[in-house]
Amino acid sequence: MAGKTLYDKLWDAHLVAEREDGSALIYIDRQIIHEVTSPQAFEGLRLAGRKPWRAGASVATIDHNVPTTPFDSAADIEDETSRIQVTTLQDNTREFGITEYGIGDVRQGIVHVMAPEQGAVLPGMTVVCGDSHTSTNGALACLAHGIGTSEVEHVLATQTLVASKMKNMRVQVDGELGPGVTAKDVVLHIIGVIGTAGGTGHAIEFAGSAIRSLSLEGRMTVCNMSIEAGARAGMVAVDDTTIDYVRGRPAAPKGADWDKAEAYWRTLVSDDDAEFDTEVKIDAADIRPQVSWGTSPEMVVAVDALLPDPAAEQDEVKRSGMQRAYEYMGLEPGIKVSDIRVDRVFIGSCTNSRIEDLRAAAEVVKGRKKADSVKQVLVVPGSGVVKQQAEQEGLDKIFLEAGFEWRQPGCSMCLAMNPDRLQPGEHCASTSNRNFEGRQGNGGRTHLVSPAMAAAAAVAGHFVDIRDLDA
Ligand SMILES: CC(C)[C@H](C(=O)O)[C@@H](O)C(=O)O
Ligand code: SF4
Repeated sequence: MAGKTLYDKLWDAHLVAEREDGSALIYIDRQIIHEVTSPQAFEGLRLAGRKPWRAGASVATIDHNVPTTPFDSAADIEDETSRIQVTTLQDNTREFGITEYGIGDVRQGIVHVMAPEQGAVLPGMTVVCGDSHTSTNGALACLAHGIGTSEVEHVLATQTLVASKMKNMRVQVDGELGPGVTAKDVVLHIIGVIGTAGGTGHAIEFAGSAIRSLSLEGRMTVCNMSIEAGARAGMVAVDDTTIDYVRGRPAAPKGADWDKAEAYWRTLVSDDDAEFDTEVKIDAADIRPQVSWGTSPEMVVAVDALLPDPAAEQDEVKRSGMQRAYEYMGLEPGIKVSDIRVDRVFIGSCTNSRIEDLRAAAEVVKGRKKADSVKQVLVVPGSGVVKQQAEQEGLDKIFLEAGFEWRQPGCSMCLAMNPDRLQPGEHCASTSNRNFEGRQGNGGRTHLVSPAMAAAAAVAGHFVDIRDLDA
């Protein structure tokens, strides 16, 4: 019998029951909760007269709806829906005995930044949240994915989830990453190669020497966009980087418990003889800094390439998709990426708002200024903890001196659910993960890039190849 993949091991360790039809019940170690996808779940519990099965297994915070300018209480939130959702989460977590990192708590932040940072997510766990980018946590060798609101209720009530086993896929990136090439470029390149349906029905394990060379934060950036590659879950096996990241986190085990846990975590790697249903191999040397030009994350090119010509596309559906994207984006095939001017820049989101992202942006910006033609540059730390750390390092000053705005933690301009949004027709260099039509505001035009590339675009007023910048 072939060995087990990491995903097989995580699945087997949590399997409660299995039916003939392939459906199964798995145990959930951790549920993370935010204000948008939880109100009906709590309402369902209330109507059924149920309590959470294990209230301590859930942790909540507010992120999607919060303004990123300072505010003292929910009453200060202007938008009514947002105000109600934030207040409702406060009320629900109090009523059901769930910990919430709310307004003014330094631990508050984007769910997928807060949870690993607090050690609420540990290797080997099953982790769910009513949010598709829960895949981020897979960087810690977890089985982590998004669920729907009715499932949020089910997990609250039973601590289990009805699930079907996915197929195994391995994306192996070997070799050394070139200068200026970051985790974000790696994942955008992968999506450019396999497409947004490439991982459909699979759990992806990201492996290979280039993935190993990434920090844990970088691995989170890669796993974050698994969903953009069509997969619900992405993961990276345990190694020293994983263990070092977890050690000392507030909710990580201590003493003898730590030793036991570490010994188990070290087993969370795919066996040498494990078989994958789908394998993709990528040479790290082929990856250059990436910029998305269209309205799907697979519409991406290297910064030194020309925008692709739909006429050269054989697949008719793809060709018309490209044509429509060009129209929406107000761009022409064949132009250079550096010909794309940007109106706003957004450095943030669960893809790229951790400390190393802010450091990378600050390094580019230091001693430089925002271009006059750029209306606004938002720098939005992923959590209060990231914000504090960045301020200790003086990164906020570098951004402010450059004419950037230094904001409070939240999802911000990643999606148009709070005051931070694009105006119709505006182009945005954004470190987020989705470039769908209207994603950052009605008519807004998103270009997905790494933090360093976003910072460089803010300074130049158009995209530039960060490999050409003088140190
Ligand atoms: C609001 C939420 C359900 C949604 C998601 O599931 O991903 C959001 O976080 C997003 O990024 O589009
Ligand atoms: S930062 Fe963006 S992608 Fe991440 S959870 Fe918030 S809205 Fe979703």
